[in-house]
Amino acid sequence: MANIIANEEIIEAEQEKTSLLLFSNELAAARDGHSLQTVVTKGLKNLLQISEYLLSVRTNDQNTHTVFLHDNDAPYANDSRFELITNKNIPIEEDLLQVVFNSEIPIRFSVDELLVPGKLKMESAGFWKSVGVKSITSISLRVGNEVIGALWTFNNKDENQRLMSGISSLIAVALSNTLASETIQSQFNQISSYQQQLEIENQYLQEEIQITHNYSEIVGECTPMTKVFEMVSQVAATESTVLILGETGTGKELIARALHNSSQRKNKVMVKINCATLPPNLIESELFGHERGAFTGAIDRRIGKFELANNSSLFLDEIGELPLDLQVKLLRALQEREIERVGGRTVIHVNVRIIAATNRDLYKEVQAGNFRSDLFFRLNVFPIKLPPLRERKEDIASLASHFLMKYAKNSTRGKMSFSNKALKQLVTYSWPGNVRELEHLIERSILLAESPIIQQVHLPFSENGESTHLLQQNAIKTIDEIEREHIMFVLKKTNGKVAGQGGAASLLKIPSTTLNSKIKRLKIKKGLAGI
Ligand SMILES: Nc1ncnc2c1ncn2[C@@H]1O[C@H](COP(=O)(O)OP(=O)(O)OP(=O)(O)O)[C@@H](O)[C@H]1O
Repeated sequence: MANIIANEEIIEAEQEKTSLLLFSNELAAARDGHSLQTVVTKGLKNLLQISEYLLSVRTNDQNTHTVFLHDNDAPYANDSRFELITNKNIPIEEDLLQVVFNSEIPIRFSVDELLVPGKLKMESAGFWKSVGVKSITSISLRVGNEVIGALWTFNNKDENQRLMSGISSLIAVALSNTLASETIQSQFNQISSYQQQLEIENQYLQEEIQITHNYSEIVGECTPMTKVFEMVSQVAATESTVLILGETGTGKELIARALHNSSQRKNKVMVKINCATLPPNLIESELFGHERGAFTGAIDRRIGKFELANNSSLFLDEIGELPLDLQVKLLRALQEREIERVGGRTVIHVNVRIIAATNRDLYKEVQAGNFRSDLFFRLNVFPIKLPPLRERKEDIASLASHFLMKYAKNSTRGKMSFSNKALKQLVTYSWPGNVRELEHLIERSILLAESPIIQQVHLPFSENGESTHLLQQNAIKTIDEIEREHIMFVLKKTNGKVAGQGGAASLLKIPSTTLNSKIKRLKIKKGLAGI
């Protein structure tokens, strides 16, 4: 009889060894929390016939421990109270944990006893009792001398301490490897996200260098502009949000750049977003970025302008065009200084200085219900209003000379100047497109000038004398397009007459043969010129 029992024990020990070996092989292959969970769940079922367990780990601060994984099929897995337990960081000083961590063998607790006042206490004991757990058997998970966590099994009837110790040693090594590999993975992700941010920043910087001219020279000596410069220097060094107001082409972006360049953030590039040029469905991702798969077409994770502008300034141009639903999100970002990428769950802290600009009357937009009042008050901390050019006529001559120098530099004409007549024309015009319109007109006049002195400028008057091309100011035209338009404009004035006195050639001060060949080359037809 004794022989039979001994024999059975040998067979059982052999089977145990084989199962442990298999378990150990499977554990060795687990690289992340998910695969570890699958292997542990299966292993505990096979080896201990238990289906409910928890694995807890010490957190990085070493003072608390938290649930790392559990059996997803447990009947209470979706219970909100259980969720609370799994999300909690429990202080290591808790008596019960000390008992588990200080022991190398499994310890069994009766849930009823854990509920008796004055005895060993476990905060979640009430929950375990309510879901039918009568006993909890726990063993510390050790790698060398270090306790890295604990294995908690429920209603475990197995008395085989040796087997449970063996299992816990195997799980401890696998858990430690998984934690290390997850840390490496998260550091790797962090590095690649920094790398991606750097690449985007670099690309942005290069684009900005191409579009940013020398903005150190802002022309303006009139009283309203002097006031603007004073305000810029008052506010630049602070962290205040600035709202720049003014009609189109008055220099709002120029002032925004000057402000950024005089601030403490000047060593980082100012990031710009134009709320009017982006389709509404793209603005959110442009502002806040998106996670991979957040929406159709989001094939990669992308950081938004807010993140790009971290520790720098974000210039929100045409803020009045921002759709209402995004105004809410922007307000939250400004208030909390935190953003979430589209489709993302983590909150990202950002340190961004906001400079906004608009050519709309935002107060009126608020009254019309197109702009949120709370966002308006948030932005309107320090408004700077730029005067329209018609209200700073004293600056027109110096602005015109400034642009003449800028554009004549690239032409072969050498030093150029304006005739008194041309200057008078510039000063009396109403400039609905403001400085931008003046700049374009000077550029065009240089191209069309026949001598170093610009005798007259061709202002865009329609039949009734009003400006006609305000809306076209933003379009970049080729020289041929400008030349074609201008020739058509002059032909219209001369009723199609090209040569002779009062003809287009003499107005344009070019030989009629030259004009005719231009008309042919630029495919100007009589009908097209409106003649
Ligand atoms: N005071 C100035 N001195 C020199 N150049 C100026 C001045 N103001 C504006 N400009 C030039 O006029 C053009 C238009 O300026 P900017 O883009 O800053 O205007 P804006 O008010 O932002 O226009 P929009 O409302 O259409 O965006 C730019 O090329 C800018 O360099």
